[in-house]
Amino acid sequence: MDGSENVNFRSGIRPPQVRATTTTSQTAYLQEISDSQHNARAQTQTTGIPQKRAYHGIPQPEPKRKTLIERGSEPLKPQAHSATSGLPRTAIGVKGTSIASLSSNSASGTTSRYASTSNFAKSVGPGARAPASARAPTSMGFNQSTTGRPRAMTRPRPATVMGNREAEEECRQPDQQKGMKFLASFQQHALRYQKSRRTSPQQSTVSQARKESRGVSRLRKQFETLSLDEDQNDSCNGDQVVSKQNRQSSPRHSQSDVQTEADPSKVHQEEAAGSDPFGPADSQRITPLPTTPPTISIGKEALARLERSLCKNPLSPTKSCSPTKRQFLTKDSNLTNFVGFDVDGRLNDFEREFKVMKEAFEGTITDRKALEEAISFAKNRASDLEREQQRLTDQNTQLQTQLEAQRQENYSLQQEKQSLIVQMEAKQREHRYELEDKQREHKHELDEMRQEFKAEADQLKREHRETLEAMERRYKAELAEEQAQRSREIQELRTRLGAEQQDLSLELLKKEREVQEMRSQVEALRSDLDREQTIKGTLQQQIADMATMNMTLEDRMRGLRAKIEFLESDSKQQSDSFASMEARLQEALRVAEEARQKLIKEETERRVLFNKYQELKGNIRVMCRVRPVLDPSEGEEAKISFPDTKTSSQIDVTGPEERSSLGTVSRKVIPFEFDRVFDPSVHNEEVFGEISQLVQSALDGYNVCIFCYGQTGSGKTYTMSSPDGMIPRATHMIYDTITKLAEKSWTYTMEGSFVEVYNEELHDLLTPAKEADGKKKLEIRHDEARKQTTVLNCKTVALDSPDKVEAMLKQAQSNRSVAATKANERSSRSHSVFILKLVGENSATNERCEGTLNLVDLAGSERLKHSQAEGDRMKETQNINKSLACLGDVIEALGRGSAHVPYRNSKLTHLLQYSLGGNSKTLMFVMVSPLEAHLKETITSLRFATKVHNTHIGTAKSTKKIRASDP
Ligand SMILES: Nc1ncnc2c1ncn2[C@@H]1O[C@H](COP(=O)(O)OP(=O)(O)OP(=O)(O)O)[C@@H](O)[C@H]1O
Repeated sequence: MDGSENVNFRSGIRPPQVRATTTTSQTAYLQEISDSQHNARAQTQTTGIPQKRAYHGIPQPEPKRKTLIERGSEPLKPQAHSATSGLPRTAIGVKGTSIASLSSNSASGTTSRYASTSNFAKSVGPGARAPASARAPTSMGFNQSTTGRPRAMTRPRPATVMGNREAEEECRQPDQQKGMKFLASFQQHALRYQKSRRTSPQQSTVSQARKESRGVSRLRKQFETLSLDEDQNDSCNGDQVVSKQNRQSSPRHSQSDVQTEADPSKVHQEEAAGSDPFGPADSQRITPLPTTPPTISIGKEALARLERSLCKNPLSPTKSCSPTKRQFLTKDSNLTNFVGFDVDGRLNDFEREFKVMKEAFEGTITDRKALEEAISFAKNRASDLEREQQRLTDQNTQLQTQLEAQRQENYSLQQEKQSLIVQMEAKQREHRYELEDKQREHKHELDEMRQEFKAEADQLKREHRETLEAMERRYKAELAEEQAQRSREIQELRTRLGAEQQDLSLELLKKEREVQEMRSQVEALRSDLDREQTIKGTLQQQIADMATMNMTLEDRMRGLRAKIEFLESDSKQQSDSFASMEARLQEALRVAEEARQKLIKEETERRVLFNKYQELKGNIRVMCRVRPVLDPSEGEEAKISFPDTKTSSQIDVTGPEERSSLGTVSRKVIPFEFDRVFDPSVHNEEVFGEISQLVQSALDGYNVCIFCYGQTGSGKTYTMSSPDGMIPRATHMIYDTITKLAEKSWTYTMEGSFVEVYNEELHDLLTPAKEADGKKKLEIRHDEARKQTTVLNCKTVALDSPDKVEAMLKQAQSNRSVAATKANERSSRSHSVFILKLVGENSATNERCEGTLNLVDLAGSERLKHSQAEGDRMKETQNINKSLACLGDVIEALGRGSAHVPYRNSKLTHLLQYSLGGNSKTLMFVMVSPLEAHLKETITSLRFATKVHNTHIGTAKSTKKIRASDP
């Protein structure tokens, strides 16, 4: 807005004023009005600066106080408070006021909420009201007065949408107020609707409102001008009537205004009366306005509302209407300085603006229609929602009913459950009580029974104890008596024993004497026997003679007997029987003699036949024995089979793996055949059964050699020297045979010796090492004639009982050199030879036989590299190997029938010279280990044995000779 316009319009706009001034007294109020007017006028006259600048509280020079006349001639000034605040609705009734003046007043009132009413309205206008600052800050301002508080005492009210301006309008123009209120309400809705539709920020709204405010201010000025014109031109205008009425009632109103200002209670009454703009009070007090063109009326109202809304907007600049810019014309107005308006121009402007406003209103109406449609739609929607709500309410009611029924049912079930629980608890209680009663009873009974049992037990214990004590006393007495009796008996026995011992010793002496006597008697009897035998021969001769004579006599006797029989029949019969008995006796003697002769002859023939049978079987025989696996920890078992189950003479050994030239690995099965093969299940008894014939040969006067060959641990010692080995069995058999042969007039003497070949030296195993050291060395002597070997300086034991054989074996075993090696810590590192000489004589036939049984336990045949021997052990092994090799050489030479047999190459073969080959019978046991680890040694041993087996030694000859033919 330019400065000229500002000057023109300042007359209708009240300057802003501090609301506190409105609470002063009447005098102060008037003083303040005067100051305001004076200040406003002074500003207008001096500077012409817009009122906005004077509003900022800058100290102003004290204005010159004017008289009422001067003031009346001055243009109107803005009041310190809104004119509408204390004015009745007819307060607008300024003399000569038309719609334009009303608009002007209203416009001046809307410029600023803090602006005072015009000087005119305050001093002249009827129905002065309480200051606006005392009114309630509502949009309509109707019911704020009901608070009863003096408006002057209230603090400044914040800006509202409607502000005091509307109240002013209500006071001044009731009819317009109605329309304005309606339009204001409508505009509010429209603005809200537009706001809701707008998406621009509030800042843009504020700026728009400012623009509109400026445009409205301009319109308002033009409208004032138009109102003035209408007031002047149209005498039929309702405004004019109002003006007249206002003019008529102005004194009263003025007075009332003053009173109202002085008495706030009146203000309340008036506000109460004016709270209903359409009420009868209004219609009584205010004459209805003549009908104005609706467009103009609406435009005015809209203009006023827009102006109010814009002025009330705190963000818009303050519309400080200068009091000097616009003045109402009264009869007292000083028109000296009054400047006329360009009515036509302003009218044109107004029409132009009016058209704009009209268009705005039309748009608003369109919006209103849309809003109405939206409202109707919303109503329909609301009705639908209400129906839905009703339906839901009904459903809810049904559900509530069902819920209630369920609750009832639940409640009844709860009740039932409660009653059941109570019953159950009662039952449980009863049961518990019963149980407790029972338990008490049982406990009571149990206690009673316990006491009874305890009493019984005590009673029994007492009785038992008494019984025990009685028995103990009795037994003690009996025992003492028994002990006394026993001691007496022992004493008697001792006495008797002593006597008996004396008797026995005496009797022993006596027996010894008797033995002596018997021996002498035996000697005598022997001589007597010889003599008797001689006599017997003589007697036999005499018997024979007597027999002849007897026969003669018998013939005689027969003759005589016949006579006697004839005479005496009984004596004849006795004589016959005696004769027959005598004859039978003689016949028996003869047969017995013939049988004895035949038996001796047959025994001789048996021996001959038996030895012939032995010779046919071969003088060197080889048997193989495989020992069992003693423990699985020994290692894997070699694959050894015994295919010939009938003759038991074959053994198949699966050899080690061999790689051919083509690289294929294979294992050969090597078959061996001997005179007999014993599998691991065979015991020593069965083995001895095979060699017992050789023992018999020794008894018959042959040299027999049985030796065991094999690697260490293969079972040589077990076979030969174990408690049921060949040596004990052979001796037992010999004893049995000797006993039997005694019936055949054979008497045998047995001598045994036990030697060891160790490191090619002979050791006497029957002589302890300590004793042997001092003795001479053993030497081998051969009797070529008797084919017997004798070991000089060797102890020989007469074996006349089996016990002596066992004692000899034990002693030999303990003296035998046993050296530990890595292969077998009990390995025998020497050859042991048990030599049993048997000499038999037949007293009947005068035969004599002398045989030797050699039972040899060879040392281990394993090779040196396997024994891992060192030092002395190496020497032992070498000697062992040497002697074994010599044994093989001897056998081979015998087999070849060589003229020279290398017996002397080793002590062993030298010792066994007459037991190997020639006049001898030889049996070799090759002992085999069943372990895979010993497989190579097993095969080596079996090959050696095969070589021996294939050897044919010459026919054995017995050393039996007729004693008579001996030299
Ligand atoms: N037929 C068998 N039945 C049961 N056990 C056997 C048999 N043969 C040998 N043994 C056992 O095998 C072990 C070794 O046997 P033995 O000592 O007789 O072997 P060896 O050949 O005499 O050894 P060395 O050469 O060291 O004297 C012994 O414990 C023995 O009891």
